[in-house]
Amino acid sequence: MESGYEFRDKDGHFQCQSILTRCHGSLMCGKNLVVCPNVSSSEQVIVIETPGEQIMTETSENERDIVMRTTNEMLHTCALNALALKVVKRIIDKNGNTIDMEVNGTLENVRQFADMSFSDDVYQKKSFEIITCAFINQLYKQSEQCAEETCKFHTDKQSTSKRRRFSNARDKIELATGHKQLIGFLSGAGGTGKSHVIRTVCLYAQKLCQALHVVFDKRTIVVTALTGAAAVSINGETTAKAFALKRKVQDELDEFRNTYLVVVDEISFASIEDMELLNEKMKEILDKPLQPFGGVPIVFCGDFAQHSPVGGIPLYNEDNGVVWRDFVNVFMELKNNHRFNGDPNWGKLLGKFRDIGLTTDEVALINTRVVGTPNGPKERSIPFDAVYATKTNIDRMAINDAIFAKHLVQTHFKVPEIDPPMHTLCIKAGNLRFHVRGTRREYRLISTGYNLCCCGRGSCEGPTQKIP
Ligand SMILES: Nc1ncnc2c1ncn2[C@@H]1O[C@H](COP(=O)(O)OP(=O)(O)OP(=O)(O)O)[C@@H](O)[C@H]1O
Repeated sequence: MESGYEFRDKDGHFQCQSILTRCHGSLMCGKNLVVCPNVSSSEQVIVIETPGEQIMTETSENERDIVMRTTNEMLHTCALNALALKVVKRIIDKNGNTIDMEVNGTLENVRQFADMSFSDDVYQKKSFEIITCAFINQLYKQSEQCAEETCKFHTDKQSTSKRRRFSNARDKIELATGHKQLIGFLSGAGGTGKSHVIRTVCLYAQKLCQALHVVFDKRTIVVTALTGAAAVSINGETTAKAFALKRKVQDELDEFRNTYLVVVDEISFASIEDMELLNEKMKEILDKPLQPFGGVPIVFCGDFAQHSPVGGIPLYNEDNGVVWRDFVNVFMELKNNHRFNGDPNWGKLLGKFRDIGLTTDEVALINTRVVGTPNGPKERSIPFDAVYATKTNIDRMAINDAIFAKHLVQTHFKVPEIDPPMHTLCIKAGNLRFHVRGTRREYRLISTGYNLCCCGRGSCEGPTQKIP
């Protein structure tokens, strides 16, 4: 069974199948459930009483939602007790070796995980510890709330000692957060490993949720960035999209019920107005109007020596930036640059460029590395996955065109008898018809009815929906 739990009634009759498989319309919860993990440990058996009005037998959207909420709350409750369970997870360390690592949500365990993931970078380790503890603390806090609201625990000796053990572990985690909502700023020059810390936090959190049989999805830790490009690079979404910064809050009200951490990357792009808006929207979405950012731990990542907001006042402007100045309560700075491990001198030079500027000799040294100059690197030595920075979109498009032309030469034959490779999308110009609909301009493929290109106000999103 997928979830690792079975739901049985008091007499041991099977009640509920595959809790985590949300689509099952026949999800049913009985009263006085006995929740038995699939592991062979009788210690893990607990009794939960569910409020009668939440028991559903069939499947309207609304009802299913209530059932899912109930089961989620139970899962949280299970999580409290599952702490005693030693869960060993396989992870890959920095040298690529596979090792077994127990993930159990205690402070000692978080530190052990940090030691293994960041070797000798103390700044990364400490930042990881602070952020991860904030996540765990929020998870436990919400679990306990759910447990108090919906469930009653056995008060026998064994259960009591288990709860005491959990309380001790939980207290240590809370102490590590300083008993407050984390509103942190993770700073450091480009390459010091900010994204790496966030990725490792997500990895730990995901493994912990798996171990505790708590759902981990894209709303458990909401990873966002101020710009689209940065959002893609951290596998997240834009802050504006996640928190409805440019529209009215709608579906979001339900989505963030089980959010335990929010990350906002490239914070140097945010203006004071952006930050105020984010604060207000998060309060609204999380339904906590009196708590900053809706009461959820939040970490802003970035480097104020990088880009500043377009047309707005930067956050570090102390006279106006009340939300930033007054709310941020933990400052974490990473100081070791890992991006230039293979060329430390180059890294040192760029570090100096960021902090104090360069001498003319240093500028001359950089100029010796300009591609295409007589003594500089040759064009053929540019790696195929190099990232280009250009000043204008025209330059960007010229580079993309050239890369595409090179790709065609390498992968396509000029002879029409030889088919192009499988990944090729063939568009015959004669089959396209150009349409203008309002502000949208698009090409429609006559034979299939597919839109090939939807262009509006300068943006082009490529193939989109089928025209009926
Ligand atoms: N402790 C570490 N050990 C080895 N490599 C690391 C470590 N931390 C980070 N790295 C590597 O260093 C590179 C830069 O890290 P990362 O992208 O996280 O930096 P960043 O601070 O987020 O940079 P930017 O501000 O440019 O986004 C990555 O290739 C990452 O895998």
